Amino acid sequence: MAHRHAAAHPDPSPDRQHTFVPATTSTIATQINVNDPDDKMGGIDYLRLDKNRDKAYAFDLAFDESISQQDVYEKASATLRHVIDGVLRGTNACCFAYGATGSGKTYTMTGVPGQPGVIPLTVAGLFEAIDASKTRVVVRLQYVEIYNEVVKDLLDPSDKITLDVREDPRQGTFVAGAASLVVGSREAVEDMLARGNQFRTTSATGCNEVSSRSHAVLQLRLETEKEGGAKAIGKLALIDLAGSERATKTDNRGQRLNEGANINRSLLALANCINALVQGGGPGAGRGRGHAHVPYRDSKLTRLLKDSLGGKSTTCIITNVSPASDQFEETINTLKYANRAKNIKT
Ligand SMILES: Nc1ncnc2c1ncn2[C@@H]1O[C@H](COP(=O)(O)OP(=O)(O)OP(=O)(O)O)[C@@H](O)[C@H]1O
Repeated sequence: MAHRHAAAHPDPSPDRQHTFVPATTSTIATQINVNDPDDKMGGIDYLRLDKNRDKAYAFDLAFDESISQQDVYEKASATLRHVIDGVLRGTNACCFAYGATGSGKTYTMTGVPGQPGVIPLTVAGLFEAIDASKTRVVVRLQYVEIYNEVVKDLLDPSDKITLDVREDPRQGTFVAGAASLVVGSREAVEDMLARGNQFRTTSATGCNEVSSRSHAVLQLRLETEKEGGAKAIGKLALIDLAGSERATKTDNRGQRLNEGANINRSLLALANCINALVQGGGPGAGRGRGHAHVPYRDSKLTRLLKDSLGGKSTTCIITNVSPASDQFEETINTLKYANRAKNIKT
């Protein structure tokens, strides 16, 4: 499992202090130091028990905001290649970016024109691996968003249709009724993503002008032909999560507030699943001592990711944090979440 602090808040205003520094810059850093900014909360700090909250967090890799998209991908390519090879051999994998609203998740995962992010770069790596394998591999793609606990097909976004997450012993978890298209090249996947992204639910919030209000899930299902005609079926889920947020920070009202509640609900469900998996939850959960029940059913997101998070699967978590001092609480919460998640063993 890899955890990365990737792209951070792009342009902290000059009066904001940086709350963290990757511990080294010349080589690949693996540690993030977070310093409690001095006068945060106007000096009213009495609620805290631990007065000195300067902390260091260790991950597989840590980057600051000056890193290029290509370098993020290349430095993490050993992990992502492991993910790709596993999927070709028939295991499941997922990769998602987690972090506060405006911290750079969409930038890191999807990218911007001319600077593709982890999703298009991983898809390119996947098709290179397929070509190199000289085996027949059929790739099927689904691209959906989960908005306010409603699943919508981004490739056929009709408001009338509410889709459901189903589980099937052969297919694993999937969105019933969503288009499942065979794709033969990275370009075909990029076309589908560009088409789907036009329909993603975004809006302006106090923290981000173009805030993703939904979780976008790209699922690629690979059928790799093995010797003797058998097939290895692996699945790769690449996800751009909506931002975790606090209503007071984002100054959200009405619909935005309701969205925020639903976003936080599924992120909480994801966090609870991760906690349970850390405690040894899994297929045998509940049957013996020490096995925690994994509450996949608590949200659409975790239901869909059930077979990519637990069991025979690899999870790559990218954690985005902002260097701005007014995001200190979010930064600490995000890093704690990632720190816990790195202990999952499935
Ligand atoms: N490393 C970076 N370099 C340059 N610009 C960046 C970087 N990271 C983020 N940005 C820019 O910062 C803004 C906010 O980033 P982004 O939309 O990716 O945040 P987010 O975490 O996905 O937010 P939300 O959860 O609200 O959707 C965007 O305009 C994005 O292009």
